[in-house]
Amino acid sequence: METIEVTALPPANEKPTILLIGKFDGLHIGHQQLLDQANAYRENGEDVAVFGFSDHPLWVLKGDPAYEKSLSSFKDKLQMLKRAGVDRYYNIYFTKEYAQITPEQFVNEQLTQLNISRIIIGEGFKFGKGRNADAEGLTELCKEHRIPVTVLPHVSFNHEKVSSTKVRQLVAGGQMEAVQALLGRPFETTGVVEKGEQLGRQLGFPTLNLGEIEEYVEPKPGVYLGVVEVHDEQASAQYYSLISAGYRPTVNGQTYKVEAYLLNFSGDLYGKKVTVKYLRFMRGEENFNGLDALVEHMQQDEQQAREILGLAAE
Ligand SMILES: Cc1cc2nc3c(=O)[nH]c(=O)nc-3n(C[C@H](O)[C@H](O)[C@H](O)COP(=O)(O)O)c2cc1C
Ligand SMILES: Nc1ncnc2c1ncn2[C@@H]1O[C@H](COP(=O)(O)OP(=O)(O)OP(=O)(O)O)[C@@H](O)[C@H]1O
Repeated sequence: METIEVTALPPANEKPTILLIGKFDGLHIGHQQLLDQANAYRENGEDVAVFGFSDHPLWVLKGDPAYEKSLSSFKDKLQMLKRAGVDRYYNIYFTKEYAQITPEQFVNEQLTQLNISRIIIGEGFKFGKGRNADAEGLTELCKEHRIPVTVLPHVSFNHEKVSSTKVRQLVAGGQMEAVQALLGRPFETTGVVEKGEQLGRQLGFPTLNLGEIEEYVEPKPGVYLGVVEVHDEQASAQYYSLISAGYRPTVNGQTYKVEAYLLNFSGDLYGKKVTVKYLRFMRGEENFNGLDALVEHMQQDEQQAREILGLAAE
């Protein structure tokens, strides 16, 4: 998949292209349906391309912190789009200036550069300065350029439109089963293992500390049942894990951290690339009175996890 950085106008393109437009954070089941449709429309070797925005428009324009963090890192998004068959990704630097583009300019100046054979959007799609134009407006403007626009009905779940905003709220609330239903896979964060305080080892619960995850939404502080995938050039391995996400009040932690205790594993993981996948919220973070109480509770967490997973007790 080719990635094209766009600050003003996208470069002219020759190959007939089926275009999708949006942020595509998390590539939820609604986005996946759109991508399936785009692939189904390929008849004469057209490319499928995504016109995507870098930072979330509502973070850039309104500074709304709910939109600062993402479900997927930029790298994750590119990897998922590539797997879904996308040929080209236009990375639009969404700035305050870009937001001033009118719907007419968006279609007549930006989109006409791309030799588009079809545009596919979800109903409720809004674009242009002030998000003033909708799917109907886009269809009208594209008519002049003989570009057909397919508007797909929302994919809904439990009578509600599936959206990245909804999934981000669920992650922040720790509702990981619901998140999994809407993403079609668990919520996951990929980072690099960093050195921690090394206290975990002394407590009998060595944990890996996950660094370089600043782009991601922070799950509700607490203990989760999950999976850690340790990446390796030859073969990746996955381990059931207990994930501790939060501020660690018992040891006077100051900042939000993600750590994971891998079940049935011992070894050194410093510097490795790992993916932490969240399956289920088990309990909130507690401020224990001393390390003995913390360790006792960690033992209970492990026992509970082993029972849920059908793993032999240690
Ligand atoms: C299963 C599990 C449960 C945990 N629960 C809590 C908790 O309730 N409260 C807390 O302050 N820290 C909790 N922690 C975090 C520990 O305080 C932390 O792992 C320990 O201080 C070691 O940190 P280090 O890896 O930086 O050395 C938990 C960690 C694990 C693995
Ligand atoms: N549930 C859905 N069903 C079908 N299409 C959808 C759905 N959600 C979004 N889309 C479409 O996917 C494209 C990209 O959407 P985008 O990621 O910008 O929206 P979103 O998922 O609603 O995110 P946000 O909640 O951040 O607004 C748009 O064409 C949009 O209409």
